[in-house]
Amino acid sequence: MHGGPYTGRMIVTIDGVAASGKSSVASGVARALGIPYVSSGLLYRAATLLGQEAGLDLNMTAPLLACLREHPLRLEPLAAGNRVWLGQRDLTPDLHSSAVDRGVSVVAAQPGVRTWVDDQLRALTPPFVAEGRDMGTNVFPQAPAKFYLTASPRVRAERRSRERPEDVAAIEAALIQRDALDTTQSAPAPDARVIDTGPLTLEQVITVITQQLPAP
Ligand SMILES: Nc1ncnc2c1ncn2[C@@H]1O[C@H](COP(=O)(O)OP(=O)(O)OP(=O)(O)O)[C@@H](O)[C@H]1O
Ligand SMILES: Nc1ccn([C@H]2C[C@H](O)[C@@H](COP(=O)(O)O)O2)c(=O)n1
Repeated sequence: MHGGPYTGRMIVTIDGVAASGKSSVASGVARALGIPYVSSGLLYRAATLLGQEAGLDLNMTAPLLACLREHPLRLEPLAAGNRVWLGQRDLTPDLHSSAVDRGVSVVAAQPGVRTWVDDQLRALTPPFVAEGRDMGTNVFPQAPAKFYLTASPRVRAERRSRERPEDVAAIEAALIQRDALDTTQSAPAPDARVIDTGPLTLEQVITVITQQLPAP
């Protein structure tokens, strides 16, 4: 098991379904290694928020990409938590609202938006832990360490209900709907280790992953 700081150029990918623990686990693994983590979902969420605030039809790629060119977003990949900036405005606190949750799958399904996100991620300098849906399959297929997190919709909804005002049943229904919308871009890479986080604590998941990492 590695205890940071990690000096290699390795990329660790952590993909998984919605609310499976990707960002919490990626942050924990990154801190254990002493490197940053990168949340790709936050870029999709920030694009969604920008489109919603501009009153755009989120199904239309061209106006959204024009808006993103006019208002460049910057992902700040810190180990303790990623932030997305629009100039001096920190968008991060607004990115996990139910309104963004409802719009983001439509935005993330558009190839033009995916290219916009992928280009930003590939421009980052390793080492880092990258989390999302297609980090191991599409963005960083060369990564030597890949993980895919799952948990039942009920378990994920119960965890989320501790952070949100909605009840468990409503959160579970929304998660099942989002899982269905995200299936195209959310599948484990053939060489990913799939981890059911349901019976594990956050710390246990982080330990399982750090114990399996190759030497720097
Ligand atoms: N193994 C675990 N045991 C208990 N709670 C967990 C575990 N993993 C994650 N959690 C909790 O579940 C919630 C969702 O985790 P997190 O936000 O990291 O998921 P995510 O996959 O990044 O979500 P999203 O897809 O919405 O971005 C958080 O409250 C987190 O603390
Ligand atoms: N690599 C990624 C990351 C995220 N998405 C989509 C899937 C979700 O609907 C949305 C938000 O992601 P989350 O914060 O829940 O991880 O963005 C994707 O398609 N590809």
